[in-house]
Amino acid sequence: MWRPFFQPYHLIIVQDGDPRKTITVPDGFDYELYNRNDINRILGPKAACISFNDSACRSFGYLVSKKKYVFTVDDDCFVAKGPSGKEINALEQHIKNLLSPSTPFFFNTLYDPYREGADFVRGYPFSLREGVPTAVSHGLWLNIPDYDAPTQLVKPHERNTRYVDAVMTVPKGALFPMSGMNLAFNRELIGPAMYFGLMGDGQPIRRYDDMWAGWCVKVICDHLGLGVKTGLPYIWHSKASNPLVNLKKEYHGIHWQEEVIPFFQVVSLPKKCTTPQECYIELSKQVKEKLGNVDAYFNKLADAMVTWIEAWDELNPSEKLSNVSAV
Ligand SMILES: O=c1ccn([C@@H]2O[C@H](COP(=O)(O)OP(=O)(O)O[C@H]3O[C@@H](CO)[C@H](O)[C@H]3O)[C@@H](O)[C@H]2O)c(=O)[nH]1
Ligand SMILES: [Mn+2]
Repeated sequence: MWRPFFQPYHLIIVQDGDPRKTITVPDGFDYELYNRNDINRILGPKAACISFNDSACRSFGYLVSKKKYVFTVDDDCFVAKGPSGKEINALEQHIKNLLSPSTPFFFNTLYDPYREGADFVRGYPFSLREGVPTAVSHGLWLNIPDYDAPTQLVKPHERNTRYVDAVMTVPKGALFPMSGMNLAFNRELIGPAMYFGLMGDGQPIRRYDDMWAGWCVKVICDHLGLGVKTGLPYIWHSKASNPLVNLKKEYHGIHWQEEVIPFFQVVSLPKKCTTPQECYIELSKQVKEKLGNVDAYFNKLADAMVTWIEAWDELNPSEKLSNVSAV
């Protein structure tokens, strides 16, 4: 299903789990395939910051990509159809979102003002109409919505059938639950902050990898004056993961986040932090300082954030970035 949309781009496939398993990629794609042996060979001891047996492993693909724009999608997500029955080109919509400005400083009630057939509404300050560069495009999902385990348990048959034809900027100062299921970003603007936190084997928490990345990314985008959009495009999420398994994975995250969110809500980064790397290192210090008392895990996560940036800078010396890759 994805071939017409993925073929023009460079694929980075991150294979989780047993590296002895071979994944066969259909012909006709320009791709790189990495398994755990490759990750260990390339990163050496720094590989410890890349999760194992968890969807967070995908951030390795962000590390090695040489492209300016990255799209990441789960392996049970397929091409959705819009209300007209036409297949949705998710990559085209994500690129449109990333190439047009965001409006984090003042909410436009007619949604995306840069979209064909829309504009800024009366009362919108002209001084703000230029907008800011867009760093993240967060897409949504038809069929199985990305719910947490408790919600999945009480609503096992709920399906998302509502196609909302809108793209909105997440306002400055507001956090949001970033799902890694259908996500694109400008790697140059925000790649170093897009670390999917340390989860999976050996860790006390899972299914908060993308959430952690989203909170870090949003406070850094707010600090650097960059935009985050959510809405179109939709993908078709084909299967629900097991809610009881998910409950075990999420359990600590569900109560920890009641202390983690207030931390992110008041985070302030010093003016001297002008790059995503500098912001991320500063954030890791504050995570250690202010969340270390929630659980020792956050000290480990703060250290992994530093290792991630060290790996990022090692693999991405000031090299030229070209255009798009899908991870
Ligand atoms: O050990 C693993 C488990 C999973 N993956 C890959 O991760 C994504 C999501 O897995 P799945 O579709 O089974 O789970 P969902 O509940 O639908 O996913 C949501 O939770 C987030 C995971 O934290 C995810 O971003 C959301 O979509 C798939 O691509 C699996 O292949 C893995 O690599 N290793
Ligand atoms: Mn899924």
